[in-house]
Amino acid sequence: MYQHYGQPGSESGDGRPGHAVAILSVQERVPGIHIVDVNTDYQRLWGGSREEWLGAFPIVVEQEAANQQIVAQLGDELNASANGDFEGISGREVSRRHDGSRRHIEWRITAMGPRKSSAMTLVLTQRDVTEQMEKEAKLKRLATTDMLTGLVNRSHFDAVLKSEVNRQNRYARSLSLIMLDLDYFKQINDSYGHDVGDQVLVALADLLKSNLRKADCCARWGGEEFMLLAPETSLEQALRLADKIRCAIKHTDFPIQGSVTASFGVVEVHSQESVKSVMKRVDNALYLAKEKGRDRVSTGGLLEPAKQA
Ligand SMILES: Nc1nc2c(ncn2[C@@H]2O[C@H](COP(=O)(O)OP(=O)(O)OP(=O)(O)O)[C@@H](O)[C@H]2O)c(=O)[nH]1
Repeated sequence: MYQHYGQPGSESGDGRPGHAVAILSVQERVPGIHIVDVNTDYQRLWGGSREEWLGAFPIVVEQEAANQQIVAQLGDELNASANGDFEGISGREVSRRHDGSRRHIEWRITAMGPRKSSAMTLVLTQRDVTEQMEKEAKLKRLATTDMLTGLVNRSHFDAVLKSEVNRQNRYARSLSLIMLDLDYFKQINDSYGHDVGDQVLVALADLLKSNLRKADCCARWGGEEFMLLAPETSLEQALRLADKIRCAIKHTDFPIQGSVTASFGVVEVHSQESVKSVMKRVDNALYLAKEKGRDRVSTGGLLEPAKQA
């Protein structure tokens, strides 16, 4: 059992994220591995004093089973490199702090000097990379999100669509695509100003989010155009979803007088169909909905939905 006295994520004296370091000794066999020295960051990370750690089994990661696995992996690597060409092992693990928060710890075990007969000295270094990972995740979020609405942006949607169409082609699952465009949005901008137009787009995005399943992907395609990609959804189900959203838009109080309406194109991806073809069909379907008078759902084909309220 490991005890947690301290907190991972400590900092060295100069304020930089600290490197926890433990010097390990291996005699004959890896299960007998033990600590011969630790720095203060190791003590801060895992608790306990230097004296308590001397001679103890090292902690590489918090989970005891995972720790044992790493030690077993270390044994295998050392056996495989008996001629002294051990290059080290490394990994990144999530550890839970005693306050419940999770930290990402990057660790590495390398050799310190050559192997002397069967004895060997190793260096274990550990670094808290949580902030770095959070920054990376934030940058990724920024790169894939539409700033105004918080929905997925066009370039990310392209990637999702491509991967879902490939999946559909491989596994022949239902996959439907809905494209919607606000009607006469230019008039809203012209009558109430661009800021109010923006507020309408934000409110619409919230409405879309609240009408979708977790697996669905909703994107702002550009301007006042939006895309919904619905996996495991047939054409019939997608038509029902589109009409539900159409009605919800019509009956929502946007920050303008009178109601806002939208037109919808809906298609189900055909077996072995290309992304280009799907996009063309959904665009045509939306065009048809506009042509037929707006505030309606169209499949772009002969099988148009029944009367829309
Ligand atoms: N407020 C705001 N307006 C935008 C944004 N992006 C595009 N627009 C405006 O959306 C309007 C789209 O106008 P049109 O393409 O003529 O379409 P529409 O007026 O909605 O007419 P139909 O689509 O034919 O029903 C233009 O006035 C654009 O300036 C945005 O981010 N914010």
